[in-house]
Amino acid sequence: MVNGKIIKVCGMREAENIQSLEALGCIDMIGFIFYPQSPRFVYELPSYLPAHSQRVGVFVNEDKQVITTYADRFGLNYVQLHSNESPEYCHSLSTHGIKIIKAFSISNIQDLENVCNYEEVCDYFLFDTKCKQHGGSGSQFDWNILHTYNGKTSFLLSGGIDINSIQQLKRFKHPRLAGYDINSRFELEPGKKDTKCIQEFLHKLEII
Ligand SMILES: O=C(O)c1ccccc1NCC(=O)[C@H](O)[C@H](O)COP(=O)(O)O
Repeated sequence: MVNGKIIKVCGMREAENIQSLEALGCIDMIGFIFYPQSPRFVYELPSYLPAHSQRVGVFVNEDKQVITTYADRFGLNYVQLHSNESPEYCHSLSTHGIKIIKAFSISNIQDLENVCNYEEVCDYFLFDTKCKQHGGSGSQFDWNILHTYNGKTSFLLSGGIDINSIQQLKRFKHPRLAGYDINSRFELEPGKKDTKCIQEFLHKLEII
């Protein structure tokens, strides 16, 4: 972690791309999408997996057995859950020794109402833009909504963050803000990230 904020890059699947991103030396988490409907779906095990960055597997209402199989195969440190997975479901996965990031889709204040039920069973929350494809929309939600969140669990800010978000990110303060999640706005094509653009973003954000 550099400058006290977690940087997560989500939606990768190519060995060389993963290697060059990790070589920046400041990417805390790299996300792999295991949701077959996503254009970033990981259909085969990359020949290189992150050795320093934490490995995060992203799932949408997936069967627990499937998740634990992926967790073993990819050596996942975290699973990120993107639909209406219950607190009990999160808890049962955490008993398998997997850390949990619960994603919440946000479009208004009401979307934060049941977040408190997940406090004891998740390591992080991820607040993302509500969209029909469950994630990777490239659109921002109104971050002011998060000022009504006063829970204990730290969160990653997500949804449509791009190179033009720098000033807005610097202005956005919250006692539970743990870091930033970036994805489709830094892509050359679905599942392939523009490392140079990410480097420029992190430089402007004064992370590197
Ligand atoms: O990226 C996807 O295709 C995706 C599909 C289904 C569930 C989650 C997905 N992505 C998870 C993420 O953590 C993304 O980084 C997050 O949704 C923000 O994406 P973006 O708005 O493109 O920055």
